[in-house]
Amino acid sequence: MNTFSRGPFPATRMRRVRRHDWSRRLVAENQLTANDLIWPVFVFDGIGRQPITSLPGVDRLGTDQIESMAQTACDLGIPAIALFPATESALKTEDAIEAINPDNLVCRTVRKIKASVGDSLGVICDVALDPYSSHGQDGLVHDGYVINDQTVTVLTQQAIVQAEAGCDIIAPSDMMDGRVKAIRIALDAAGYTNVQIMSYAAKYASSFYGPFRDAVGSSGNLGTASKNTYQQDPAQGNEALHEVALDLAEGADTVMVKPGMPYLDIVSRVKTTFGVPTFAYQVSGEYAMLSAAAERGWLDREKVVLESLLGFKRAGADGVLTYFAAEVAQWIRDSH
Ligand SMILES: NCc1[nH]cc(CCC(=O)O)c1CC(=O)O
Ligand SMILES: [Mg+2]
Repeated sequence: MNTFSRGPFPATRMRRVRRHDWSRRLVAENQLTANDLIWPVFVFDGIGRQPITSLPGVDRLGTDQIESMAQTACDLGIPAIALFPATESALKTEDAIEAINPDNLVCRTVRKIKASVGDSLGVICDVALDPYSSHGQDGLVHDGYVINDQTVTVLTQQAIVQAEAGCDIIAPSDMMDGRVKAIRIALDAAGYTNVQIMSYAAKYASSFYGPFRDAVGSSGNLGTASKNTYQQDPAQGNEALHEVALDLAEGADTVMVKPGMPYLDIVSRVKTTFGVPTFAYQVSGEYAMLSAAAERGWLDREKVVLESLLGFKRAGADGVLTYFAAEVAQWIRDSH
């Protein structure tokens, strides 16, 4: 640092390197590319596309849309997608048994993607019971309480049917204790030693998930109930590091923090503490918020979305799950 004084003038002029675009590009510490994006995709058992009111611009995709979506992701250089099924209510039960049906919607979708684009695209599947349960909770409910160990048994079976279908990354989002270890053991025993586990390690009981629950149709099932007895309290910071430490010890390959923007402090602490591949989920409510303001002309959609994603990179995220993924990848491409 230049502290040499030249009378009344500032010795150090921070603005010098900001003067021209070439110089700003030259000193840039962070950069957003398509390689940083994971695209969450909703699917339903039918034909065509279904709009989701609280996620304007995001559609549920029917079975005839899957191959073209996968091809789009590949063409845009997006490394991976995350699949979420909107299960018909007739298939939702108290015990969420459809979750372990090897021929359920998610498994059929994974097979279709793998048959069309193979290893050009990573496929991530959520492990949790909420898309399949009549109560909308992520686990089995007994006397009004989500029971841990019995749920973990079902989750391991869910992970196995997804791996069998060709899923590359199992992503437990349920927040049960000990599920990463149980899933790793089950995957290895079934011969899926190379299937990764991306743990939703620090997942908060957030009100930003509302539109997602509309998208998978679980909000009606959940009603006014909360997930506060298993997802983390937003007041907690250190507890997130404890959660991540446990999941890494249990065999998680990569970890995730969720939601994103209100939790960038957690992303930063996880990355600096553990130095492992760290992902953040810019969740449905964050998408809805930015989209709504842009729709009203209050914010510039492209500029605020790119700025928000660069913020994740600066905080230390190696990648971001975002509903803006395809649009952003296209913007990045168009800017070259
Ligand atoms: N366990 C399911 C799951 N996986 C991802 C999200 C939320 C994603 C989003 O809001 O975009 C949720 C919802 C929840 O926990 O209630
Ligand atoms: Mg945990």
